Amino acid sequence: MKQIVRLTKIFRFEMAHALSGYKGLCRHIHGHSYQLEVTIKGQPDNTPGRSSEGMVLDFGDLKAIVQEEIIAPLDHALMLKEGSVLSLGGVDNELFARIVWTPWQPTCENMVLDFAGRIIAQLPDGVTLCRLKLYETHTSYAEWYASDNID
Ligand SMILES: Nc1nc2c(c(=O)[nH]1)N=C([C@H](O)[C@H](O)COP(=O)(O)OP(=O)(O)OP(=O)(O)O)CN2
Repeated sequence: MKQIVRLTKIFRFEMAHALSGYKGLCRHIHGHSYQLEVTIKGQPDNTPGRSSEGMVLDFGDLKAIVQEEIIAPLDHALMLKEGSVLSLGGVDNELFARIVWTPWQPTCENMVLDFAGRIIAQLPDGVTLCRLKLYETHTSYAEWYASDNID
């Protein structure tokens, strides 16, 4: 009998962005304290004596994946769509040392789609990404569900 368990770990990062061509205030560079909830599922490994005995995936391993793929490149960065005009003339370039250019508009929808691909590529066999929930503000979030994205 299958014994599938879901695990969730919550991450936080600070990032600025601007929505190129957007009609409202979000066309200007502004920052968010993002919260990302990552849910995976699998069958616990009950091999006696293993460090991971009783675990679907060590929370520490999940943290390492999300840290490397998402938090390290994006925390305290500025995400802009490629082609956005940004004049660096006359300013300290350190201010703009962490720009992440994306081919897509940096909405929470597109971010969560990008994050899903990055995390899936790093998960070990037998462990599946079920859901991502990305809060952009206290009142706004995007969700990605594996069940919505089956071909
Ligand atoms: N579908 C989307 N709409 C908007 C996005 C987005 O990523 N996807 N992003 C923005 C802005 O980045 C904005 O900062 C967040 O939007 P909003 O929830 O409207 O922010 P508010 O602080 O104004 O929300 P309150 O209603 O005051 O809580 C815009 N839209």
